[in-house]
Amino acid sequence: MARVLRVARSSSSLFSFGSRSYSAEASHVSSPPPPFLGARRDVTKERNVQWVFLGCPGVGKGTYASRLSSLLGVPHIATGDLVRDALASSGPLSRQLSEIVNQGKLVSDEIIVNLLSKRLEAGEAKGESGFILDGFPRTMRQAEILGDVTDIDLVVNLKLPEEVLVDKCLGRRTCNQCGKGFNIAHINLKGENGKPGISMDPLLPPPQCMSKLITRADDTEEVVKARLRIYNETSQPLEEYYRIKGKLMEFDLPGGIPESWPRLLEALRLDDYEEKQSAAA
Ligand SMILES: Nc1ncnc2c1ncn2[C@@H]1O[C@H](COP(=O)(O)OP(=O)(O)O)[C@@H](O)[C@H]1O
Repeated sequence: MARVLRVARSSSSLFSFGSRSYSAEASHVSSPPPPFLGARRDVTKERNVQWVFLGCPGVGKGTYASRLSSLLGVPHIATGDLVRDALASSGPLSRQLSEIVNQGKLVSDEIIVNLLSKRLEAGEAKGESGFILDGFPRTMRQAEILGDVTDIDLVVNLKLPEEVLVDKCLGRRTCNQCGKGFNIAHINLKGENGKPGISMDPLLPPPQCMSKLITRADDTEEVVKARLRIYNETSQPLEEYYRIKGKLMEFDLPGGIPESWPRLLEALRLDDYEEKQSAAA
């Protein structure tokens, strides 16, 4: 698959991929709806999946994308991680990014496409195929660029009530040694006005990680609220874009991982995936 995205160096308002180039202005969606492919493909027979995870900050995109990536043997590529890696490096890009990220704003399409392109190139060189993208695309422009370079099979839109998202973000912790993510928030939202309640137990770290937990610099209440606002303004239109293309699978998380994971596998028709894999081997 030709899927390396490039940003033309000659003009900051042009992206290019191979011989194609794009202006930085968004164009209207006009493609007719293709047949829904998604998880209804028999993943044991076809090429590796190329999926996208959408959803508000804190919804759990990283958690479920990472579990599916292990199950399906495809890389989980989170553009937020690419941004954090770039932030951790020294140099002018890091300084530029820290101001944007610490205000909860989106990095420019140009920078993010560049970071993703390098990550895909490095993966291709190592023989990776397929992917689960988490945090990309986040703007219409990014979606169009992605659509021009490759076929996305399925877009999973994870949803949780808005009221729990801030608490979920504020409860996030990462072990700075093993890199695993945890969440110390106890979520217990009562159902009202016909909406079901939701409760989620904390995902606590094992004793060896306890003293090594770190909180993301952009997971403060003020910055999380800014990210949620920006998501609603900038990223929500993507749901409609993929819905029109017949690729969107909406998934309301019923609770924490123990309740949600089996239901998600069922929705993706992957509940018997491991059995199918061993039968096909
Ligand atoms: N596709 C993208 N486009 C623009 N900025 C991005 C993108 N992905 C990540 N970022 C930047 O990295 C930050 C962290 O991203 P992420 O870890 O995905 O956080 P979130 O919890 O908001 O989903 C974002 O707030 C944004 O500044």
